[in-house]
Amino acid sequence: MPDGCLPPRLLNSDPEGFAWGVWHDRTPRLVAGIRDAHPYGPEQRDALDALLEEVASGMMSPLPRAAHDHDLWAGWGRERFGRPWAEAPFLWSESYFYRRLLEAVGYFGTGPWRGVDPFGHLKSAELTDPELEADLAAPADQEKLPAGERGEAKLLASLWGNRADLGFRIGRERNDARAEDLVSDDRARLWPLLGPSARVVLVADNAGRELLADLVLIDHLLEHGLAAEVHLHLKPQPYMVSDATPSDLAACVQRLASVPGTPADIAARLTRAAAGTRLRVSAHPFYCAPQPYRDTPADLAAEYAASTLTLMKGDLNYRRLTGDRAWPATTPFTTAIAPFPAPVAALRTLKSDVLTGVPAATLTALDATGPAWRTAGTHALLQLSP
Ligand SMILES: O=P(O)(O)OC[C@H]1O[C@](O)(CO)[C@@H](O)[C@@H]1O
Repeated sequence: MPDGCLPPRLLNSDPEGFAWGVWHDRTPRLVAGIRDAHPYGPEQRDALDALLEEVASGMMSPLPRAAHDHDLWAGWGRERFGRPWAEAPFLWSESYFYRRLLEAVGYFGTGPWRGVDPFGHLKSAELTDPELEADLAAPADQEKLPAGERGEAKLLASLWGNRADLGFRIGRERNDARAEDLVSDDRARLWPLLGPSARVVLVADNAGRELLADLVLIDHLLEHGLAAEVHLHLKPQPYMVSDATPSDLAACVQRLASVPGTPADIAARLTRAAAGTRLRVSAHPFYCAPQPYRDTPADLAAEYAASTLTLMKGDLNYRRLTGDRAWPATTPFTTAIAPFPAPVAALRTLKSDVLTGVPAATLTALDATGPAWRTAGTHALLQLSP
C-alpha cells in the first residue's frame, strides 16, 4: 500500500489513546524507579529530571553533539526536534525516549555508568523471583505431554510469555486470573512451514520469563527436525525496559543451566548450538530504531528473505510491523504489514492500540466487554503472513 493511502499514525496527543497513559502515568513512575534504584550522582539525576520535564511539557530536543549517534538521530528527527513531544507519533517518540534515557544515565558516556543497564535491577529481580520456579519447571512438564502436543505447548508458552513484560507491569498488578484468549490464530498454517531444512529467525522481545520460553521453543525446533538453524535477534542496547540484549541472553541461559534436569540440558544444547552454526545470535541496530519494518535496512531485509519463517515476538514488533497506525481491526494482517520479504508470524499479547486481522464477530463480542481487552495483555494473537 503506498504511503499516502495508509491510515494515520497513532499519536501521543489523543487523550483516549493508549499512549496518553504511557506518557502521563507509566513514564514518570519508570523514571522515579530508575532514580531510586541506582546511586546515581547529581549529573544523572538532573538529566533524568530534565528528560521527564521535557517529555511532559516541552519541545523535543536532539541528542548532545558528542553522542556517537547524534547524526543518525538528527536525520531521523529532522521533522520532530523543536516540536512538542505531545504532537509526535507514539512509536517514534517512545523509541527516542529510551535512547534519551540511556543518555541521561551515562550509558554511552565515559564515566562510571558506562554500559550499566538502567533496567538491570528489574531484569535480575525477575530471574531470581521465586515465581520463576514454575516457568523453570515447565519444560520438564512439557516433555511429559504426548509427542504431538509438545511443540504446541512450547509455542503457546512463548506467545503468552510476552505478557510477562516488566515495563508493562509498572503501575499495574499482575493478573494471571483472566482467561487466555487468542483473538486471531494462524497456528495451523505455521507448523507446515517448518522442517529439517528450515531456517527460522526469532526476533526476541523481553528478557527473563519471555526469553526463557523462547529458548525452550528454539531448542524444540532444533531438536525435533523443525529447523536446521535458528537466528536469534536481540536488542543491541537496553530498550523499552525489559527488551532482551545479549547480556540478558547470557543471564537467561545461566539461569536455565542452574536447574538440574531438563532446563540444564536445554542450556547445554543451546550453548553447543551457538558454538556451531545452528543457533546464531545477533543484535542489529535497527532493533532500537524508531522506524517501522517498512523501513528495514537492506542487510536485515536480506536476512529475513533468506529465512523460511520469521517469528516476531511482542507488542512493539507488532507496532513496527503494522506501522502503529489506526487500522480498522478487521483489516487483514497481510494488508496492514509492510511488504515482508518472506513468511512472518507475529506472536503478541495485546498491549497497545494497534490491531488487525480480528474477525468482526470476535470484535463485536469483545468490545461489548469494554475497551480493556485491547491493551491489558489479557488477550493474544498469532498471525501469519502471507
Ligand atoms: O514488550 P512488548 O510486548 O513489546 O510490549 C511493550 C509495550 O509496552 C510499551 O512499551 C508501553 O509503552 C509499548 O510500547 C509496547 O508496545
